Amino acid sequence: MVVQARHGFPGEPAVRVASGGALLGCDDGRVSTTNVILIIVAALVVLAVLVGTGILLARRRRVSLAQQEREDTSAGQGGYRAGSGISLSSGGTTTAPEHPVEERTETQGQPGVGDDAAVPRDSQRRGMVDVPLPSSSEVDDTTVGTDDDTATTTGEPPAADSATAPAVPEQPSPAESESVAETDTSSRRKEDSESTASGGATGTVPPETPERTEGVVEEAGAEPGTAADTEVEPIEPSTGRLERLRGRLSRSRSMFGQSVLGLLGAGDLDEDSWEEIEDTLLMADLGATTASEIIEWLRTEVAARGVRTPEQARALLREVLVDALATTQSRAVQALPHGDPADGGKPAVALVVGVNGTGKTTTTGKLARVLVADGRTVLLGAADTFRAAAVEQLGTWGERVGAEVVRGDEGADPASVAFESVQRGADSGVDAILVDTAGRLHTKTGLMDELGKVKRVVGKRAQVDEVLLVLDATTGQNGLAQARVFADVVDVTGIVLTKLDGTAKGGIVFQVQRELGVPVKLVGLGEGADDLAPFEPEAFVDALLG
Ligand SMILES: Nc1nc2c(ncn2[C@@H]2O[C@H](COP(=O)(O)OP(=O)(O)OP(=O)(O)O)[C@@H](O)[C@H]2O)c(=O)[nH]1
Repeated sequence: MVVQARHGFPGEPAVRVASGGALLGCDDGRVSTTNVILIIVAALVVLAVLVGTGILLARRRRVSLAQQEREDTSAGQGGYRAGSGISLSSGGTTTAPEHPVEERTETQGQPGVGDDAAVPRDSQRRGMVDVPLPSSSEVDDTTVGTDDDTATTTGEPPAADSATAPAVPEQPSPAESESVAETDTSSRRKEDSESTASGGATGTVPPETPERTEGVVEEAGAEPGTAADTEVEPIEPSTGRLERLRGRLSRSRSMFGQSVLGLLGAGDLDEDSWEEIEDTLLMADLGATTASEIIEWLRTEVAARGVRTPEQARALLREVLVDALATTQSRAVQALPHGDPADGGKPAVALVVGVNGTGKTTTTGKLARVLVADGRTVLLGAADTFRAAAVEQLGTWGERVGAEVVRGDEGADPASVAFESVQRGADSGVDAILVDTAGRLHTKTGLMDELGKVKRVVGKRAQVDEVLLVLDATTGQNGLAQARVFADVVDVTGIVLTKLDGTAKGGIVFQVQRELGVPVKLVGLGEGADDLAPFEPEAFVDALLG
């Protein structure tokens, strides 16, 4: 139906409004101008509201997308989100932001104008660089693996390039290794001794080790760790040894257990008694400082606790002596491998040093037994090239425990023997390499320099884990003077105090540890193969006090 709308003014055209038959805004069925305007305004308002809502919704959608993106990113960096909201990531590969390289005038990695310092340079970074190891000149100095040596020893031409191939011999091929291992021990030793007599190296040195040093001979006593042809003796367990051997400290015990304890337990000590106690401590080699300090502690505690009975006196003396032996350093002998040597791990390396006759070779052998009893494989390095008997002595220890021995002919350079031992031990994957060095007087600077060289040369091939200084307890104060010099030259890491079974001067233990700041790790209590005990302050003091 068509409705005619008329304006209120005559002559104006009628407005036709399509509707359901009713006129809007006026009674006469015509739409007035005001009403039309109102309708238009209302429509505009509705339109404006719709547009406003649309914009709002569009903005909201953008924010939620951004959050989604952030969540996705964090999940990609390891997925751990701390409570504080900070995302943490594992150390995986990070993607550097793309650099607009085409916008840069400089492409060689130098910063360009306006470059953000945080933007990584897109030139190639410097990676790992192969630095040639010290070889020709330095190793010449140490006489390890020089070309001349090579020629003398093996008759082989010198290594092609000694600068790029330092004195680290190639591992023998399995077949060649076998042939060395299968060689009969006695015939090898015979050959070796013949070579010693003639002053040259033997032909038993495998030709595949061109850098092998003159005079260094491997003894095929056994393949490391296997007691194939050797009968390994039963070895006493090392635990509780100090208790079992406590009777061996009887001479020192008479000083502490009888003299000191006797005086202290008598009660009502006068000045003379205290002086007597101090003298006894001095005679037991505690040294002036330690002795007077111990007397001071005892006097204070006796007064404070009112010590009356021998039991109380014993308990107090024990406490004070154990305290005086305390150290924060570990007494463990560092002779266990770094990882599993069969799986790329490295053997432990220990050097045994000290002056002549202190018991180095014996200690090396005893220690090898302890390790073998613990299920470890050991290689012994006989770097005592001064004394042929010492080499033989170590060879015997090696046979007894089924350990391979690398030895040097008399007069060979000890540093080269030590190096060769470490090389051989690393190649064959033993757990521990124990290198016995020649006895040397600490007063001879040349000999001490040589010892320093032994350690340096070994250090080129492997980490030296332990430097055991062997001190003869019977030498008392002189042992201390030796210890100071050795500690200076080779950074001693542990003390072995031998022959405590034959002395009344067990007090040296207190002094050595205190003055050197190096822990006493082992004590020798006899010439027997298993007369080496771990040093445990409580057990030691108990043995001293009886
Ligand atoms: N009573 C006793 N004797 C020991 C002990 N340790 C070693 N000995 C003896 O001391 C002597 C010297 O021992 P070695 O092992 O040959 O001494 P070394 O330090 O290797 O000697 P050099 O190679 O000449 O410097 C030997 O007779 C050993 O049996 C010990 O703890 N107690």
